[in-house]
Amino acid sequence: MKSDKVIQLEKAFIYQRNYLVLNHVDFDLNVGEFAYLIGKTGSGKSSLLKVLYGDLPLTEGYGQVVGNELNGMKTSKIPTLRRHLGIVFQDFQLLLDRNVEKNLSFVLKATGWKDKNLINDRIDEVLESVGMISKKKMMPFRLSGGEQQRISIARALLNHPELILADEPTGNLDPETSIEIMNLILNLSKERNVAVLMATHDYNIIQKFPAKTFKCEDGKVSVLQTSESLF
Ligand SMILES: Nc1ncnc2c1ncn2[C@@H]1O[C@H](COP(=O)(O)OP(=O)(O)OP(=O)(O)O)[C@@H](O)[C@H]1O
Repeated sequence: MKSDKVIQLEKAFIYQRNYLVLNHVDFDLNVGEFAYLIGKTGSGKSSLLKVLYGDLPLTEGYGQVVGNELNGMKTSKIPTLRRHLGIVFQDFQLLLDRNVEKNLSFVLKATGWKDKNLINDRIDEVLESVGMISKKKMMPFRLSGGEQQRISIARALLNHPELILADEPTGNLDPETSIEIMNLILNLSKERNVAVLMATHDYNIIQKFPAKTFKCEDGKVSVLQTSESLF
């Protein structure tokens, strides 16, 4: 039976090399659910996300992400995990030597797409969904930060992910553009029933778009009650 949880961690320990960042992490995210991940600099948000997308190993405790068990995951299985995930970063991480279309076709080809027409149709679909179809032939450096982030969200959507992991996606954007990007992420999440876990420092965004909030603090992850302080 398929789990109704896109993320499940039980008594997970999260390490950066030998340094224990988070301990006894119990964490669930449901299908289609949106949640924030907050905490001070160095509290472990990025480390937690890295475990979830297979960039750090899970060596103690149990974990699964979109049906992929994290424990003892072989390097060869990481592409399968990533195919079911969308990942969005603060600094967009677009390939700067090629245009928007080629950034997206690069990902599709790397994840097994072969048919040119299907590739072209899928690129148009995701660009439409983020309002960027007119920028298809543009080089990334000619786009504003908000536009680059829209392209990176389009890239995250290419393989119909069940989960998007976003590491401070508004961190490099001005307040107005941050709100636009949040509206986009929340609408996509609702329309497509995609779960989102979003690490952020942006208190204004959380106030404007309240949602379930996990906090990393003193080596633990807890779910915040609304009365608790956010940072
Ligand atoms: N490659 C590494 N090797 C060893 N320790 C690391 C490494 N990367 C991060 N750490 C340590 O792990 C801890 C958690 O870092 P992490 O980047 O997960 O925090 P964060 O909450 O995402 O911080 P920020 O908000 O600044 O991005 C920090 O104490 C950091 O110094």
